[in-house]
Amino acid sequence: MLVKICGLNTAATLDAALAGGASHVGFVFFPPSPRNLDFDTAAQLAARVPDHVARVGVFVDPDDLLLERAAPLLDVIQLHKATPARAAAIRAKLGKNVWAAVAVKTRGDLDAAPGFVGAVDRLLYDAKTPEDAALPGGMGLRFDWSLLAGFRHPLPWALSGGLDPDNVADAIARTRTALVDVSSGVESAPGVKDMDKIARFLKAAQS
Ligand SMILES: O=C(O)c1ccccc1NCC(=O)[C@H](O)[C@H](O)COP(=O)(O)O
Repeated sequence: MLVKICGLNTAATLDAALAGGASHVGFVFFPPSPRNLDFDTAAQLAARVPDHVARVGVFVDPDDLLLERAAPLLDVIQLHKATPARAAAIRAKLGKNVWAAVAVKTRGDLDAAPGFVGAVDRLLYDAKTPEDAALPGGMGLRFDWSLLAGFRHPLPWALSGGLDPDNVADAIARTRTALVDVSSGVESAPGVKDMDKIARFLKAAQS
């Protein structure tokens, strides 16, 4: 089972994710987020990550300058609110693995998925946040997992949105996902990761 712990912003909580067996760790580059990292902190955290764990940078419609500064620290570029054309251009320019978030509330939202074929390496199905929400992700919102039933996934994919230590095993059993992603569900407050919850989440996902 692959598990991404997202929004890590301290060495202690990053180490908890690594110790628990996370396959991916997420670093947020989006100033409105309580999990946003400056480049110095991101570099310090990225240096702690062993080669077998993927460092995922989370971006919302990023400009080229931000991507160029952050990319050397990262293995994967995760894009929110990106068109397939922009995602493909970023992938071609940086030569990195690129993921696109697909915001899901209704079955119709999944229609966006095939458009990313040839543009990205993986889709991240995440809960759609309200139009006026401060963030397009990391809000602890969940979508109806049954929307994925029978869907022909055009690319490798991950499940995200509102997962926590108590529901992740059920989410995996119902969706048969190979990769789960969590942020709020392993926090004690927005932007404050909880080492015990990280450990519990990883254990539950791997069980
Ligand atoms: O986490 C953030 O602050 C964030 C900000 C802007 C865009 C995306 C963001 N997070 C993306 C993620 O990959 C989260 O892990 C994902 O949305 C799930 O979050 P949660 O529902 O809180 O577990």
